[in-house]
Order: sequence, then structure tokens, then C-alpha cells
Amino acid sequence: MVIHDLSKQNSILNTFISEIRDVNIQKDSMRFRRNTERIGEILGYEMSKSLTFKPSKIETPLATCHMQLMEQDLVLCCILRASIPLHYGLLNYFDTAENAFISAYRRHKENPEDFEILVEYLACPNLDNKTLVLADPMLATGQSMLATFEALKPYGSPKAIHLISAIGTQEGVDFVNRNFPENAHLWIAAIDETLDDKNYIVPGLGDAGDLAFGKKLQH
Ligand SMILES: O=P(O)(O)OC[C@H]1O[C@H](OP(=O)(O)OP(=O)(O)O)[C@H](O)[C@@H]1O
Ligand SMILES: O=c1cc[nH]c(=O)[nH]1
Ligand SMILES: [Mg+2]
Repeated sequence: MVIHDLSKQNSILNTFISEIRDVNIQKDSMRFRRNTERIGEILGYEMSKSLTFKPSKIETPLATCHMQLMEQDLVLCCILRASIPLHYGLLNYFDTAENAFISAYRRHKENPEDFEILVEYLACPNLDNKTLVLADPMLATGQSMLATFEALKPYGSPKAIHLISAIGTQEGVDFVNRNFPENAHLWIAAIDETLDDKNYIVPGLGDAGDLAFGKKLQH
């Protein structure tokens, strides 16, 4: 896997990441969603530099202009719930992308350290020869990304795979690195130190789904 750790360069991305982490700014869920969307826009822009471009002709009012334009073959996969604003940020830039939606969520067992990933809802176009983009703001253990990838396999064989994430851990990054194809890319804005005993990222930001959309009842 090719890992693009965007925290290695300072940019305005740091500001948006710091705001989604900040316990006071987080109280404003609209700002949390908007910052996550802006992170999706920036990560999408960075990812676009690695996509396939082909020569194209544009007619201006004055002449023909030769440009390189992106192939329109993206499928953006939103991993419900927390990914919705990140996915929207990607869609802000990739106007013609097709979209997949999957509900991959943690169900905690009696011991809070133990959980399984449940996939219930899945809507996906054909993936053959497409560029598949899996978006999830949190890459904690990496299990949701892998469960999503496995669940999408019956929908076809993408020609390229990109993972987009705001905050991860080294453990999650190592896990996807081991379990995804070698030519897949990871675009990530921060890699944190560790996971706590409930598999939350530390320092992280807390529960991204709850911060964007409100607390859910555990069942
Ligand atoms: O890398 P992992 O260990 O799999 O953890 C990351 C997952 O956890 C969160 O989802 P959550 O289960 O909290 O669902 P939600 O989006 O509905 O809050 C997050 O949005 C990721 O999907
Ligand atoms: O730290 C974490 C880990 C998983 N999901 C979250 O929302 N936050
Ligand atoms: Mg959650």
C-alpha cells in the first residue's frame, strides 16, 4: 500500500484537524460536520493528483484548448454514519462520481474491548475497472475498512483502490497495509499514537459519528 501521511507537510489541513479534535469546538456539531467535509475536499484534491488523466480538447470562445482531464471512473463509498460529511466533501469535487453506501458499525459485546463489525445496508454500483474510494474519517483498528472492502467484492474488481481517512493510528495503518492490495493508496491527515481499551484513537477526537449526528443508543 502507498501511504500518503499528509501531516508530514504543514497546511491548512492542520487547522481543520485541530478543530475536529478540540473538545470545545466539537460542541458545535454543524462546525464538526463542515470541518470533516473540508477535510474530505482536501484529501480528495490530494488524491486527484494520482488519478488517471487523458488528453482532452476544450472549445473556448476563441480556440481549442488542449488539457489533461481526469478519467470519470470514480466510485465513492460512504461508510455510515461518520463518513457522511467526509463523503460529501469528496462529492463536492468529484461531480460525476458514482456512489456506494454501506453500514459497517461496531457492535460491542459484553466486554467493551470486544466488538464485531456488522454490515447491514449495502448499495453499490458495478465496480469492474473503476477507481474505488473508501472514505471513513476514523481508521482505528482498520476493521471497518476491511469489512467494507470484503463486502464490496461481489460488486466487481476495481482497477484502483484509495482509502481516505482523517485520523488513524499506526496499528490501523499497519492493518490496512497488510490486508489491502499493494497498489492501494491511503490518504490520511493524521496518524495518532495509540488505541485505548475500547479501541478509540488517542488522542483522536472521540466518537466521530456521535459528534456529527448525536449520540446513538447502544443495542
Ligand atoms: O477502524 P475501526 O476500528 O473499524 O473503527 C473505525 C470505525 O468506527 C467508527 O464507526 P462506528 O462503529 O462508531 O459507527 P458510526 O459511524 O455509526 O458512529 C468510525 O466511523 C469507523 O467506521
Ligand atoms: O476513536 C475512534 C475510533 C472509532 N470511531 C470513532 O469515532 N472514534
Ligand atoms: Mg461511532
